[in-house]
Amino acid sequence: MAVYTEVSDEALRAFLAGYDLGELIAFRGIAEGVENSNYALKTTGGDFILTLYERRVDPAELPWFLGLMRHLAARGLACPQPVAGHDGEALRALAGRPAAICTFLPGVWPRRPAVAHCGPLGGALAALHAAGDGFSAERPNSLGPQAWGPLLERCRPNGDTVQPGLCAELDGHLASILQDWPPLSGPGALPRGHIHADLFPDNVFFLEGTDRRPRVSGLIDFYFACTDTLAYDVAICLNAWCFEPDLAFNVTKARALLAGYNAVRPLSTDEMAALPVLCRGAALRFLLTRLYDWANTPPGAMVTRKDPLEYLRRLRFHAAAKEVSAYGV
Ligand SMILES: Nc1ncnc2c1ncn2[C@@H]1O[C@H](COP(=O)(O)OP(=O)(O)O)[C@@H](O)[C@H]1O
Ligand SMILES: N[C@@H](CCOP(=O)(O)O)C(=O)O
Repeated sequence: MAVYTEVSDEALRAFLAGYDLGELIAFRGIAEGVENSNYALKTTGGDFILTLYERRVDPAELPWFLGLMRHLAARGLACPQPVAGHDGEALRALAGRPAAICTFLPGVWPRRPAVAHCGPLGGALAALHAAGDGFSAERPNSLGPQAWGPLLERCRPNGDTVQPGLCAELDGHLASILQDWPPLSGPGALPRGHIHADLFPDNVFFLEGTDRRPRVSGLIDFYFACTDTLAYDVAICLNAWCFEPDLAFNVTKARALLAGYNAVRPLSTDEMAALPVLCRGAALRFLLTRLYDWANTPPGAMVTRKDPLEYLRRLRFHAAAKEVSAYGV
């Protein structure tokens, strides 16, 4: 988890008085996630998640995230729905932070993603992309290619303490990724829409179907969502789901993920051809935020830092792959 901001019993009870959720039965901090403070709430009205927004979330953007979740849920996607208080507002303040309560989703995220998870995951990602149609407000990707150079500069003072020569290697990758990146508009531009941008295994819940195969029961954590290249979201998932714990690429998982996606929203030839560079960019993006966090996580925060070098290994794989055939297609 993360719990960066502690909430007292008294503060929570006063906060809940603004809702029609009944009496508080229990609440506890959740020790997963890295971005925001999350609490599981049980009231006489049911189970909910209370989120206090921290760090990278710009409060001015919260109405967009909550609006997108409402839109996706109304289109049938299983995702958290923001709960409004008596005054009709879902976005409120608690313990000095912006805060919201969302519906609780059943299911568990896979600690060891298997091939059997990757097909349903691909299908759920494509369903998310389709469901985003019609949500007219846009949010630029604040962690897109234009952000990687400045982020690398902020990592530079400590980067080489994580691994000697790391920053110089990243300079090289960044330059070649930016050179190959598909244009955002005009000839060669790829389809755009609302993307999740952080659909890692810990943000996808599964339940077992009657055939005993895993089914996606919900997608959570939309606080990196933005309006960007749809295939970039696929590249993020190839990074997050298709490498084994020893960081070997599992082409069978990639094939399953892409087949699941294509069954709902077929990727065009241009999107497929762009996957190698999109995968390099996605690996660099997560490497950089992890590297920054490695040196800058506040002491005492109840959070587990994530290893940046796992993403260096992925980045090297993609840089060597070059062709889309490396992804099993
Ligand atoms: N709507 C939800 N339903 C059920 N559990 C949730 C929900 N939202 C968050 N959680 C729980 O909280 C954890 C952290 O949530 P997440 O949104 O990933 O946090 P962060 O934004 O800090 O990364 C999840 O792994 C899950 O256990
Ligand atoms: N998925 C990112 C970190 C963001 O974590 P989340 O808990 O918000 O999914 C990473 O692995 O670096």
